[in-house]
Amino acid sequence: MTEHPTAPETPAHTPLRSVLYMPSSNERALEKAKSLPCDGLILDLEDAVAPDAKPAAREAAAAAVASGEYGRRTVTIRVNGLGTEWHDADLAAAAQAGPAGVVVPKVGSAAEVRALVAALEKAGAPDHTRLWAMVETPQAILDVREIAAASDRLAVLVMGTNDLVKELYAEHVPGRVPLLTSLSLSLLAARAAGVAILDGVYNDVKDADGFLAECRQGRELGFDGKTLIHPGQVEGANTAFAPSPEAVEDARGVLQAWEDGRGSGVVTYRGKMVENLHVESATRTLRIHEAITALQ
Ligand SMILES: CC(C)(COP(=O)(O)OP(=O)(O)OC[C@H]1O[C@@H](n2cnc3c(N)ncnc32)[C@H](O)[C@@H]1OP(=O)(O)O)[C@@H](O)C(=O)NCCC(=O)NCCSC(=O)C[C@H](O)C(=O)O
Ligand SMILES: [Mg+2]
Repeated sequence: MTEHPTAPETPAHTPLRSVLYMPSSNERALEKAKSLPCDGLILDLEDAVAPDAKPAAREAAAAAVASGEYGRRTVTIRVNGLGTEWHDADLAAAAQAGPAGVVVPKVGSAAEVRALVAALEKAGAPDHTRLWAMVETPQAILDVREIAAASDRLAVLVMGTNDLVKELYAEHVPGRVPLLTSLSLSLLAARAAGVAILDGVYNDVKDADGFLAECRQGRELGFDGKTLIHPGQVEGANTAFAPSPEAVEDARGVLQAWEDGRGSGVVTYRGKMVENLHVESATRTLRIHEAITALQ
């Protein structure tokens, strides 16, 4: 295969098209997840777990990570937020379990990111355990540029659209106009800092059409993938956040046209102008496609 010209690094080298939350207190869900074709899992200790169930859920999440039974899936643990009575014990247990990521809800500032990274390191988190910061408050949106760039250990921003809608006194509506400013600012911050970014969840697990429309919107905006709440959402997200067969064919065509016109600053492919920046985009598309193909 042709050596690809320089391309911007893909923030997430590992596909994160479909990242499924599950309550760590739900044994059936933890079991079921071993056979689901999702790219990632968030073993939740926060909103989906009742206060009484939190200590047992913490143990179950750590045991799930240690089991190594989730194959190629990127496994993370969502701890309770800073300032809650569960946070320190959750963070210590997660750091010791060593998942791919520790997801922290309601991160509010760059200083909090640095404190979380210091706490993970103090608790003995291995190098591969990265911080995933949830962006879900007005304060976080206003500071998202600094949050995204606060630490090399921060690998992913995760939109918390339920909390955002609540905090903004907004409403969940098709097209998500009330959230577009927050989504776009967070995307800008993620791309400027070179970290991955995941879209928020779609609450109506029975509304397949609405879910698919929101996946398409997330992809068009630039998100790397979507967080999910139900197994029935995995396939739609996998398709929406993967390059389509047409996009892969076009990317190959663009690279071929560029090679055929070697030395020209500009060529055309199927009647459209191709410059170096289009070659970089095509190269990125093929990298993502190859990474997804390698999962199968
Ligand atoms: C939404 C649900 C409560 C629905 O549950 P249920 O009615 O049990 O669904 P089904 O009967 O259709 O389930 C069929 C089988 O699939 C398994 N299942 C269900 N959900 C999951 C899951 N998330 N992961 C893995 N497996 C799952 C069931 O166990 C059934 O299995 P089986 O019987 O063996 O066939 C439920 O889907 C659910 O709890 N979802 C996750 C909720 C959650 O984690 N919420 C917190 C994260 S969302 C959030 O907080 C976002 C953010 O912070 C924000 O602010 O936006
Ligand atoms: Mg939330």
